Formats: sequence, C-alpha cells, structure tokens
Amino acid sequence: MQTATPHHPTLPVEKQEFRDAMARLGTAVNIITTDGPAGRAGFTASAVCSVTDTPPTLLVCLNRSASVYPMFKQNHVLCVNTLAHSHESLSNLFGGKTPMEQRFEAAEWSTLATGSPILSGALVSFDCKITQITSVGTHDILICEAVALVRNDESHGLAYFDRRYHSLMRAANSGS
Ligand SMILES: NC(=O)C1=CN([C@@H]2O[C@H](COP(=O)(O)OP(=O)(O)OC[C@H]3O[C@@H](n4cnc5c(N)ncnc54)[C@H](O)[C@@H]3O)[C@@H](O)[C@H]2O)C=CC1
Ligand SMILES: Cc1cc2nc3c(=O)[nH]c(=O)nc-3n(C[C@H](O)[C@H](O)[C@H](O)COP(=O)(O)O)c2cc1C
Repeated sequence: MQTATPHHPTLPVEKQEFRDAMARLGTAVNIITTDGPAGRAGFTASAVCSVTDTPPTLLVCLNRSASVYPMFKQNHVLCVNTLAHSHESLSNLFGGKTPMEQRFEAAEWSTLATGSPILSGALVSFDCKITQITSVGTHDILICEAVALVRNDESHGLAYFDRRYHSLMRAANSGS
C-alpha cells in the first residue's frame, strides 16, 4: 500500500519528517575507526559514500557532538570498515554510548598503512587519510583518500533499512 505524506511546498521540512524519509534509504553499515596522537576511537556510520576514483575518495559524515569527534579531527586518518552480516551486535556497540575500550574488545583488529584499526572479517576496509573537512549543520563531512584496502570476498553483507538491519546475500561465485 502506498502512503502519501503531503507536504506544502512553502513550509520547511521538519526534522522528524526528514528522518522518517531518510529511513527509506537503504545503506551499508560501517564502523569508522581512527588511531594516532589523539587516541583510538570508532563509531558506526551509515552516512558514507564514494566521491571519486581519481584519487580514490570516500566521504563520511560525523556529528560534531559525538564523543569520538576530537580524535578523528586531530588524527587526520581513519578506516572505513564495511560490516558483514555477522557484525550486527558490533554495529550497535559502536553506535551506542559504550565506553571505547569495550567497543574494541568485542572484535579483532589489525593495522595497515595509517595505523587506524582494520576490523577482521569486514567486507572491505578502506584505510584513509582525511584530506578535507567541511562543516554542514551539525555534521562534518570528512573527505577521505584511500591509501590501502583489504577485501573479504566470502562474507554476506549487512544493510540498514527502515531502522532495522537486513542481511545481503552474496551470489555463489561472485566477487570480481
Ligand atoms: N547521519 C547520522 O548522523 C546518523 C545518525 N544515526 C543515529 O542513530 C540513531 C538511530 O537512527 P535510526 O534508528 O535510523 O532512527 P532515526 O529516526 O533517528 O533516523 C532515521 C534516519 O534519519 C537519518 N538521521 C538520523 N539522525 C540524523 C542526524 N543527526 N543527521 C543526519 N541524518 C540523520 C539517518 O538516515 C537515519 O537512518 C539516530 O537518532 C542517530 O542518533 C543513525 C543514522 C545516521
Ligand atoms: C546504524 C547507525 C548508523 C549511524 N550513522 C551515523 C553517521 O553516519 N554519522 C554519525 O555521526 N553518527 C552515526 N550514528 C551514530 C553514531 O554511531 C554514535 O553517535 C556513535 O556512538 C558516536 O557517539 P559517541 O561516541 O558520542 O558515543 C549511527 C548509529 C547507528 C546505530
């Protein structure tokens, strides 16, 4: 059944109405990590997308009021770890108010080029340096250039849609 939400063109879109609309956009789920002089930190993010492949660049949107914000701002490096379907509880751990040590104790990590934590079993990890930061409203858009990658071609994916997690099944013989 289709439910229309009429909206008067001259009225501003309310925050709740915007969130209800954004909940209709299915996304991948990622744990964004950093380490460096300001310390180790990580949070769950759905606001991640590809910007350009030349140079290989992603963007991540981070709320400036998050406890992890100063670490990302000061370390200037991060890793985008895209979650597999087995990572649902880890996603909640990094998306809640859990102390940082407890978040990292729940999984295995390594490092690659920048020193940012690489999640074992992630579908893909983009190890990045942060090249630009732009503030928009409550969030900063972190522009990130990938300097190294790890890919896992076995696991099924995890999607976030309609405020719930969904498994994304990989076809047999996929993985180009
Ligand atoms: N971009 C962000 O900062 C996001 C933050 N969240 C956090 O997780 C909580 C739970 O999210 P949901 O279960 O999806 O229910 P929700 O009703 O709070 O959010 C629905 C959708 O609105 C968008 N959204 C939520 N908070 C936002 C924010 N502060 N800035 C920009 N977009 C935002 C996201 O697309 C989200 O999936 C949110 O209240 C928020 O604290 C979740 C998704 C994205
Ligand atoms: C599925 C999901 C997606 C999220 N996406 C984002 C996001 O894209 N950007 C963001 O700033 N916070 C996002 N959050 C919220 C952060 O993960 C959360 O605020 C994080 O724990 C950092 O907060 P804290 O360090 O203050 O505890 C998301 C949370 C969940 C559960």
